Amino acid sequence: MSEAVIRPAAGYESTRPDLLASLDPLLRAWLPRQRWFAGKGRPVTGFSLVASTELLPSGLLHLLVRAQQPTVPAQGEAAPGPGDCYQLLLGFRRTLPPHLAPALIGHPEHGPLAGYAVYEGLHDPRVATLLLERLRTPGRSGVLRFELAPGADIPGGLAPRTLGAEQSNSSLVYGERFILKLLRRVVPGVNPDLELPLLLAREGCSRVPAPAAWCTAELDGTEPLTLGVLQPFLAGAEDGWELALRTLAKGDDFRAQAHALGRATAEVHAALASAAPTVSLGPPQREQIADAMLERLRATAQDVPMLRPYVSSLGAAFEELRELPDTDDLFAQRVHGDLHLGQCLRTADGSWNLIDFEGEPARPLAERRKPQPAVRDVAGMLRSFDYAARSHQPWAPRWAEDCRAAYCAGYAAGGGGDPYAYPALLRAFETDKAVYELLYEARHRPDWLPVPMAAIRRLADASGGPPHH
Ligand SMILES: Nc1ncnc2c1ncn2[C@@H]1O[C@H](COP(=O)(O)OP(=O)(O)O)[C@@H](O)[C@H]1O
Ligand SMILES: O=P(O)(O)O[C@H]1O[C@H](CO)[C@@H](O[C@H]2O[C@H](CO)[C@@H](O)[C@H](O)[C@H]2O)[C@H](O)[C@H]1O
Repeated sequence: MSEAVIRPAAGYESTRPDLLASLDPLLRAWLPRQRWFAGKGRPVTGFSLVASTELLPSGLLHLLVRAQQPTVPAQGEAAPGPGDCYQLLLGFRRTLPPHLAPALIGHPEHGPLAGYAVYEGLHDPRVATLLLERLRTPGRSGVLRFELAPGADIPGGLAPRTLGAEQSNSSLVYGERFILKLLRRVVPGVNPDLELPLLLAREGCSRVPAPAAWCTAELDGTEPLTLGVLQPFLAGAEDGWELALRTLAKGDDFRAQAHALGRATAEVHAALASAAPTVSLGPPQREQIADAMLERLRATAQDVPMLRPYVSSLGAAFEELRELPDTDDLFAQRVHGDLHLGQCLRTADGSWNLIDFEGEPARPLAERRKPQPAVRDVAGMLRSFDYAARSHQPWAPRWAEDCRAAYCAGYAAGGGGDPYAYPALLRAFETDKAVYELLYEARHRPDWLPVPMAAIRRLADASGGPPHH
C-alpha cells in the first residue's frame, strides 16, 4: 500500500523556487544525518517544496519539503519516486549566537536567505517559544492550522528545552509541564498519535496523556497532515526500558511491574475497543494478515540476507493463521501498533502510562490505522522483554520468561483475555515483530542485529524446521 501523494500547496513551487534552490546543497548534507530521516541508505537527489510558512517575528521558516530519492524495486532499475515529505523548522539569523553554533545547518550562498545563518530552529528558545504561543492561540498561519483542545489550559512563558533523545521525531519540553512532539516524516491523514489519544481522552482513559493542542497542514487536494501534538509532560516519569535495564543490573525482580504493565495494556485496549469500531477476524481478514506478514518477510529477506535461511520456517508460522477456528473471540480493533518498553512511562505514583500511538513509523498510514488483533501489542511487549534480557551481560533468559508470563497474567487480570488462548496468533505476531525489528536494526542500529536474529532462530525452530541454506 503506498501513501497518498502530497501535492504542492497552490503557488509555492512557482513563486519560491529560489528559496529551495538556495537551501538545496545545505539540506542534502544535513537531512540524511538526522536520526529521524527515514530514507537512510538511498541518496537524496533533490528537493521539492510542498509549502513554506514564515512565522514572524522570531525568524522561523516552516517548510514541508519532499526529499527525492530513487526507489529501487526488488528487481529492476532505480526509478524516481514521489519522495517522502519532511517537516523542517529552520531558524535564520544574520549572526548566529555561540549557543546556537551546534545547530548550524549552513550559510546559503544565494537566494532570499543569502547572508543568513540557517539552523535547526528547535534548538533556539526564541523559536520554541513562538511555537508554543501559536499553539495557545488557535487559528491559521499560511497552510498551518493550530487547534486547542476544549478546556485546555496552557500557560504562556513556559521555558522550552529540546528532549535530546534519539527519536523517530523531535520533541520539546515546556516548563516540565508540556511536551510538543513534532512529526518529521509527514503524510496526509490524521496521525494515530493524535487520533487515538484524543479518542481515549473522550473515553475517560487516564493511561494516556490527552492532547492539549495540535498543529496540522491544510494542502490542496489531500486530507490535512498532522504536524505536531502538545500533551502534558509526565515529569519525573521513568520509561519501562530504563527501569527494566536498571532492575536487571541490580538482579531485582521485574514481575510485579510487568504484571502492572499487562493490566495497563488491557485497560487501554478495552478503551480503544469501545472508542473505535472493531471488526470480526473472519477467514478473509486472517488471509489478509497472513499475506501481509509473508510479504513483509520476503521483502525483509531481500534487504537483510541473514534472514534468508529462515524464510520458509517463519512463513509456516504465518500460514497457520489461515487455520484458526472461526470464533467470536477473535476480532480486530485499533491498537497501539508499536508497543515496547520504551513506550511505557511509570509516573512518580507508580502507575503506567502508554505513549507514542504512531504505530511502526515505516508502515503506510492507512495500514497503521487499520484494526488489528490486540495480541499484536502484546507480542511487541513480549519481544521487548527479550530485548532487555539480551542487552544484559550475561544474557538473562529466565528474567525474560518471568516477565513475559507476568505481563500476560496482568493482561488477563485486566480483562484483556489470555494472550496464549490462540498460540498460533501470538506466535505469528511475535514472528512478524521480530522480522520488523531485524529490518529496523539493519537500517538504524546494525550492532543490535543479534537481538532480533536470536528471536528469529528461536521462532524458526518452534515452527518446526531447520533453516534452509
Ligand atoms: N507525556 C510525556 N511525558 C514525559 N515524557 C514523554 C511524554 N511523551 C514522550 N515523552 C518522552 O519523549 C520520548 C519520545 O517520545 P515518543 O512519542 O516515543 O517519540 P518518537 O515517536 O520520536 O519516538 C519518550 O521516549 C519519552 O521519554
Ligand atoms: O522510535 P520508536 O520508539 O517509535 O520505535 C522504534 O525504535 C525502537 C528503538 O528505539 C524500536 O524498539 C526495539 O528496540 C527497543 C530497545 O531499544 C526494544 O525495547 C523494542 O522491543 C524493540 O522493538 C522499535 O521497534 C522501533 O519502531
